[in-house]
Amino acid sequence: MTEPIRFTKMHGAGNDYIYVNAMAFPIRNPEKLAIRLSAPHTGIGSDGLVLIGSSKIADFSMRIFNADGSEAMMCGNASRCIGKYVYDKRLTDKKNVTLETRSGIKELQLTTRKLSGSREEVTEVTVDMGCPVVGEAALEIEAGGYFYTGTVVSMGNPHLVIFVEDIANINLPAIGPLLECHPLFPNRTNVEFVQILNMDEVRMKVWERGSGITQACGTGACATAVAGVIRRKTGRKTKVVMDGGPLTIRWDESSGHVYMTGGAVKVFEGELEI
Ligand SMILES: N[C@H](CCC[C@H](N)C(=O)O)C(=O)O
Repeated sequence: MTEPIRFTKMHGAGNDYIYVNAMAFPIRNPEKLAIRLSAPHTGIGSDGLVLIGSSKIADFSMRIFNADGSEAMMCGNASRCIGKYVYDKRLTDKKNVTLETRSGIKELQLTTRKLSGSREEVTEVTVDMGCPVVGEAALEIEAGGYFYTGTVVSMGNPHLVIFVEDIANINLPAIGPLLECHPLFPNRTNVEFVQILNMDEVRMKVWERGSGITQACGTGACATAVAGVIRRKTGRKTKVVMDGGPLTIRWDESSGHVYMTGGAVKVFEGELEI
């Protein structure tokens, strides 16, 4: 017997996931389903699968699975999309929503616009991403015959941020997997290449652990902004421009928290049998 489940395809800055309300449609084997649905030709096509659940300690919970089925600790773009999902679908009427993740509770601040009648929809979300954990500021690393200097930052999940003179010279499909699986990172890592445009704006391309090249990465944008401050290349507020669009990241000096602001978009909904 197959059981139909409803799904929503959403993206944040082009980082696209399939969202399922696991409170209504419990998913038994999310790892396997993430691989199947993420496949571009034989599935729906996405960077992974996100389950929205209930929580004992927050308003909702999130589980995020990469396209290879591995589970991530945190996802910035998905946390904004969940803010839009739960508000637009009237699962909450709060504009301050707490979200339990595998790396702690995140606070979402929703910005809405009026639709017809009394209805509203979320256009933008700011997420309190908490405090980054900074590892080595200038790690020398060799991959594919090239030497890089990377900054190691955890935003709940691991990132290696590499500043380069010209991002157009980076062969990401070739170097991305080598750095993701480098022996220095036994748990693998997400990788960001970053070109400084000015003190407030950078261009970034990402190779995500478990999903490969994506249009954007929220935690990666936060890690980039933090690395920029540590390496004295950018200020406390940075516009991080990725292939799928920009995110605004602010690393608050007094609290040490990182705030990420950006859009969240619903693409389409559907039903599938699993
Ligand atoms: N795209 C996500 C991060 C997914 C991270 C995942 N690739 C991992 O850590 O394994 C974001 O917007 O933050």
